[in-house]
Amino acid sequence: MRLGPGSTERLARARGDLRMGVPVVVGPLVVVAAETLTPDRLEALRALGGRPVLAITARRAETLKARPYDGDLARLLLPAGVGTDWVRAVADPADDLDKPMLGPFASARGGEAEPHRAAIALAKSARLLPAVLAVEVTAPDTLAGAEGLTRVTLGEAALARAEGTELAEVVSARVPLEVSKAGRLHVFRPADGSEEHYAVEIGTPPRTEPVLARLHSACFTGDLLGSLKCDCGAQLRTALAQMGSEGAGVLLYLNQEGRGIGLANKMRAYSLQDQGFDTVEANHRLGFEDDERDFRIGAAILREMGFSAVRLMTNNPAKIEMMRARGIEVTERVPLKVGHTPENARYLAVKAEKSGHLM
Ligand SMILES: Nc1nc2c(ncn2[C@@H]2O[C@H](COP(=O)(O)OP(=O)(O)OP(=O)(O)O)[C@@H](O)[C@H]2O)c(=O)[nH]1
Ligand SMILES: [Zn+2]
Repeated sequence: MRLGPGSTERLARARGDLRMGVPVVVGPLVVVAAETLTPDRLEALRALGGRPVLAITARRAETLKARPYDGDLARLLLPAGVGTDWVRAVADPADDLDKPMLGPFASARGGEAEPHRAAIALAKSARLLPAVLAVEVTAPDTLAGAEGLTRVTLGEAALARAEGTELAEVVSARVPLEVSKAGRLHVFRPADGSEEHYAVEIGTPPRTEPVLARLHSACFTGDLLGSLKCDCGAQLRTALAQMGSEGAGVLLYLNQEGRGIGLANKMRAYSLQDQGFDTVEANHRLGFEDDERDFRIGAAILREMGFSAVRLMTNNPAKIEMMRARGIEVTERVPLKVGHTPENARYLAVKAEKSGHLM
């Protein structure tokens, strides 16, 4: 019997804390997200006595010409006397061109980088910039207890990443739609406290046959605002319309805005795109990979609904691979070539060149 939070719940709390600028304890480190660091917290971190390091991904380090001695990440030693402005400028590429960060940056070598890796993964899952200020302490448990900080072990963080999360259906209700009177919206809630995802079921597709399916990643700008920078809104409406005309289908609306980096970071990427970088380069400059989505979620929802085979509406071969790897049979790829505009021609061309999308 236990009344207090278990490991999954503490991880969820840690994400919330990082978003608010509250330090969390990850393994032996006290960690604050670079993006939400305040001068007060920086001072308190310095007072802990250890040398603070700013951990960033190798992607971000490449732009800054800093040495990533730890493979996929770099631990920059915080120069004495710098403030939160320095930390933010390293983490956020907004001013890279106007006010370039001048190195050289001193990177930590040797020692353990795994705690920093776990902390960056946590910042990413909190939809923050992937950069964290970290100080190693000798008695993390005692400190966490005394200061009321959320503490997660490295094992807990690694296990959560490896296993993904379970999802449970909370509720479903009938929603008559323009494309079909027989619409039903299902809401799925992840056990790890992250965003809910939705499934729009059209008609009553038999679970014994491949279902016409779309895994749609949230795009606030495209889906809701009618942005011309991408093809998402048109794809969403076309997919639903085809399901309506066939009388059956399932559209998963996955809350993985911006290919999993969140809307704030996607808007940061859009700013960089206005400076001349393409969609992939912009993600890299921010410190992200091209695509940070977790496709295990889509497969888990399909399975939860009783589907094991799909006719998948997509132009993205990686989605097909990912479904197959997760045990969902893809019997057919149904192309979804709509929503091409002069404004998104370059974006779609880059997706074809760099991400293997079929045009
Ligand atoms: N980071 C980032 N995300 C973007 C950008 N433009 C659109 N997106 C996001 O990209 C995702 C597009 O998702 P989908 O249309 O489901 O996926 P896809 O990989 O293009 O594959 P298909 O549409 O199935 O062919 C959405 O989450 C959008 O918010 C961009 O420039 N940068
Ligand atoms: Zn879009």
